[in-house]
This record gives sequence, C-alpha cells and structure tokens, in this order.
Amino acid sequence: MTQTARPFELYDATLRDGMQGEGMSLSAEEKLRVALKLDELGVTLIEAGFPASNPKEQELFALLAQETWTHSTIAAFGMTRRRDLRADEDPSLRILADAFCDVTTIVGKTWGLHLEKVVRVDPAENLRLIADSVAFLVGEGKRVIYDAEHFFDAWRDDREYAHRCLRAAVEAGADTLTLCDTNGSSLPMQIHEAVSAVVAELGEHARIGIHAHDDTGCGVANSLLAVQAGATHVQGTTNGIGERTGNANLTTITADLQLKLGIAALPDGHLPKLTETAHFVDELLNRTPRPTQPYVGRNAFAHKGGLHIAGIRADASTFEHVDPVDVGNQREILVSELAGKGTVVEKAADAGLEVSDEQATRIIERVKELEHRGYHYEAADASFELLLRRETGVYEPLFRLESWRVIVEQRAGGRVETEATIKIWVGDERFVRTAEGNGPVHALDRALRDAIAGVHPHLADIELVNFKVRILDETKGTGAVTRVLIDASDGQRTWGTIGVGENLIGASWDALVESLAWAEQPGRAVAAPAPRGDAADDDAVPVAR
Ligand SMILES: CC(=O)SCCNC(=O)CCNC(=O)[C@H](O)C(C)(C)COP(=O)(O)OP(=O)(O)OC[C@H]1O[C@@H](n2cnc3c(N)ncnc32)[C@H](O)[C@@H]1OP(=O)(O)O
Ligand SMILES: CC(=O)C(=O)O
Repeated sequence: MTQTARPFELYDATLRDGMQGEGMSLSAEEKLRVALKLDELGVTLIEAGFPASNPKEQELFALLAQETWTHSTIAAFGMTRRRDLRADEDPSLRILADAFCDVTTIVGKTWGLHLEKVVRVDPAENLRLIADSVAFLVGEGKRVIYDAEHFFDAWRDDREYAHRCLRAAVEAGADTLTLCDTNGSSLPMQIHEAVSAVVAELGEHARIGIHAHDDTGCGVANSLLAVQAGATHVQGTTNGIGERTGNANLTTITADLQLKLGIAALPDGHLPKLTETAHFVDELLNRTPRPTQPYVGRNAFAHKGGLHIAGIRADASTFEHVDPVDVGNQREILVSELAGKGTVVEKAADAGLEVSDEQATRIIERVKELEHRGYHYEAADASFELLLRRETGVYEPLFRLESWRVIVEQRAGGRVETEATIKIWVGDERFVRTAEGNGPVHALDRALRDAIAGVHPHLADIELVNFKVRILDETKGTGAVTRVLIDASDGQRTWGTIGVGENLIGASWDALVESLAWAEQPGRAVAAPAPRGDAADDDAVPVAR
C-alpha cells in the first residue's frame, strides 16, 4: 500500500514518553482517565505504557483491559530482546505478548554509538535483536510498530546501516516504522531528507512514522516536515510533555494537520475537543496550562493592542489565523493602557452595558491614567466592569463608607492578633462592626460581611480564592506603590479585582470591596471571564491575610 493510501494515524505517547518528563507522574487510575479522554478526543493510538517497567504499569494495563474503546486503540510499549536471551525467553517481550492489546510498539537501536556503548552488541547481532523481537510479537498475533531509536543520528552517521535496521524490522513483519529523533537533535530539512528517502525505499512495505522531540525547538516543525515527506503516523504527547524539553507537541500538530494541511487526523467534528483535552491533562498533572500554547492556550486568541481589537471587530480573521471555536477555545479581549475605544465597546457589550462614543473615549482615557498609576485591568476584569458601570452611571455601591480601622497587636508569647472595625451606611442605617481575623484583610472581610449580610445574603457564598501583592516601585522601599489582586469565586464563576495605593491595607480594602460589589451588581448579562492572573504571577508575593 502506498503512504498516501494509508489512513492517517495520530499516536499519543503521553502516558509513556510524556511520563519521562521531569515532575510527571500519574497513578494508574489517573492514567486510565487520560486514556479515556484521549479516546473521546479520537486519537488513533494511545501508547499506554511500558508494562515490563513496573507494577503500576501492569496495574494500568489490567484497568485498560476492562474498558471499551470507541475511537482509539491501545498500544503497549517495550524494547527488543536482551542480547543474551531468545525473544521467546525474554520476560519483557512475554509481557507484551500477553498484554490484552493487539498493538505493540518496540524500540530498538539503530545508531552505532549505542550499539557499542549501551547495548554492547555488534551491528549484525543488533539486526538479529530487531528481527527476532518483531517476528516473535508478530507470531503472537500483534501488530508491531517498530520505533527506530536515534534514527536520524544513525542516518547521518551510517545511512546504509540505518536502512538495514529498518529493513530487518519490515522483513520480520513490522507494520509501521517510526523514525525517532530521540535526542531531538535534527532540524526540519534533515528530517525531510531522511524521511523522503525512507518513504521511497520502504513506503510500499510499511507505514512510515515520525517521533520527534523538541530539543531544538523544532518538534512540531519536524513532525510536519515528515508528514510532507510522506509519513502517515505521527507520534507526540499532549501539550508536548516528555523527556528533557519534551516531545513534539501533539496538541499543536493535530490542529496544524487538520486546519492547515487538511488532513483528517481526528474523527469528524472532534477537533473542538482539543482545548478541553489539553487542559484536562495539565490539570490532572497539577500543571497550570501554558497560556501561550498554540491553539489551546488562554492567550492563543487574546487581543490586547487597540489596533488589533479594532481589526478583530471589523473582521476576526484580521488577527486570528483560525476560528477559536474550531479548536474549542475562545476569544478574549484584554483591557489595558494599549487599548482603544473599540476595546471598551466590546467589553461593555460583554457585560450587557451600552456605552456612547463619548463615554468610551472618557473610559479609555481613565484606564490609561489608572494604568499609569499602577492599575492592571488585564488581571482584573471585574474591576474594569465596575469602572464601566461608574462611568456609565449604572454602578450600585454596596454601602457608603464612614471609616475603617485595623489594629494589629503582637501579644506576649508570639501570637499576632488582628482586629478590624468598620463604620458604614446602607441607606439610612449605620452599621458598626468589629471582627478578628488572621490578618488585616481577613478581619476587614469578616467585619464587612457581618455588617451587610442581612441586605446581601448571597455574599455568604463568595470566597476569596487568591490574593496577590506586588510592589510596583521597589526602589522606594516602604513608600512604594502596592498593587493587590484578589480573585473571588462563588463556586461557579471566578472574577478578579484590583486595588492600588501606597498603603497595602488600603489597596487590599479597595480590591476586597470590588470583589463583593461586582457580585451584587444588578442586570449583569454575562459572567466575567476568569481572571488573567498569569500576567502578575511572576512577581506575586504571597501575603498572609
Ligand atoms: C528512547 C526511549 O524513550 S526508550 C524508553 C525509555 N523508557 C524507560 O527507560 C522507562 C522504563 N525503563 C525501565 O523501567 C528500565 O530501564 C527497564 C526495566 C526497561 C530496564 O531496566 P534495567 O534492566 O535495570 O536496565 P537499564 O535501565 O540500566 O538499561 C540498560 C540495559 O538495557 C539494555 N537495553 C537498552 N536498550 C535496549 C534495547 N533497545 N533492546 C535491548 N536491550 C536494551 C542495555 O543493553 C542494558 O542491558 P545490560 O544491563 O544487560 O547491559
Ligand atoms: C521511542 C522513543 O521514545 C524515542 O526514540 O524517543
């Protein structure tokens, strides 16, 4: 069969090669959840693990065997037989043969350096290692994918021998030859040249695949060039996790194949599951999804420059290379000192508010002035909405402030006590409340909520989930301006507010009041997007409340 006649295969190696990345670890149950999610996305093959490696992998294979797979086929991974064992005696090949899955992938050496230094066999013996191992698994009824480790180094070192390794695998019955850029050393043109040569020589007899790593930052490009050269099987990992700098990012490759090269890599209609799948894997690994990740990052369709936003409003394709909906992502308009009137109009519409041209001009001038003083609305959408409301006359304050006071007292024995007193008015009624807390913001929050709980019972459901402080001009020491960002949540939505001032507690109070006020504004049509905390993360200093 020719390469082009073969249906395209996406091979997700997150659960095996992805786990070789520093800090990556999942329990067997978590791996099962990832596999089920990848099946839902519709990747062709899922490399579930190396069952001969450890008991956890074996437990995983027992779990996988009990599931029904709709779109994906599970592959078990292993390596060629040990040099001093027959294939049918090699315990790790036996485990592969006995695994429930019909597909096995085995890795074998191709590069002289490895033969001499790692496996310590001569080139002829290595060919026997490859042939015996493939033939054994084929004899056990498996489809065998042969991963030619360090293929591109071998190709540069000794082309003839690299080809002989591949031929040994094909002649023994391997169905797919994956050319691996194991140490990620190759560049796109080198990949293209080598893959083209292999496709020309062996493409009639086996499917040709690519397995790239990202050590030169070319993992995705290398995979795409291999496809252009005739590969129809692409290996990679979700979000590009993996050994060293990671594997080729299969999330990006999938979208590139579908949207740029017109290759149906996923079942019809499944591409919009891409963002959700990528985030699911990150969350399970306890990683913050990378905001700048192509297609699925939360910044992938975020627009900040006023001129860009004006372009987007005129026609989204001016600044969006694909429709975010196609990959399950969404557009975001960021408010900042770089914005123009169009940004204000767009954000107001999101919040169900109307602004006139004159109001939009005034609002954007105000934003620029406030950002100059240290505000950062990109990270505080809820505060921006309140600014819009104030400027358009539809802001409803929760109360009128008479005063607040915080006392921090160091007690004998080392304990620091904080007590806050607030005096506020709601209509004609005056409330005076005092509360203790484990820090000034906590105490103020408790006193404020206690005062207005009767009028605003929903505030009881709101939690402050994140509190970040950044000193904006460190050279001024204690006289510096402080920026406080608070994220609040009612369990369904999360919103961000900001306070800026020379006094840390004053800035915190402003952000706190905005958190509560945003939640109680009437007639909000659309919930504000989650806060864009990433921008402030780098310098965030955790502060005990
Ligand atoms: C390119 C890749 O990503 S391949 C996959 C890499 N992944 C992993 O290594 C994760 C799982 N690995 C493991 O659990 C272990 O390394 C095991 C179980 C596979 C092997 O463990 P050990 O037997 O203790 O060996 P070790 O890890 O030190 O590897 C070196 C041995 O493997 C042999 N070996 C390495 N590659 C191959 C191969 N492709 N075929 C046959 N033997 C091989 C070497 O000859 C050496 O054997 P020796 O100790 O008899 O000289
Ligand atoms: C097989 C594999 O993971 C590699 O060669 O990188």
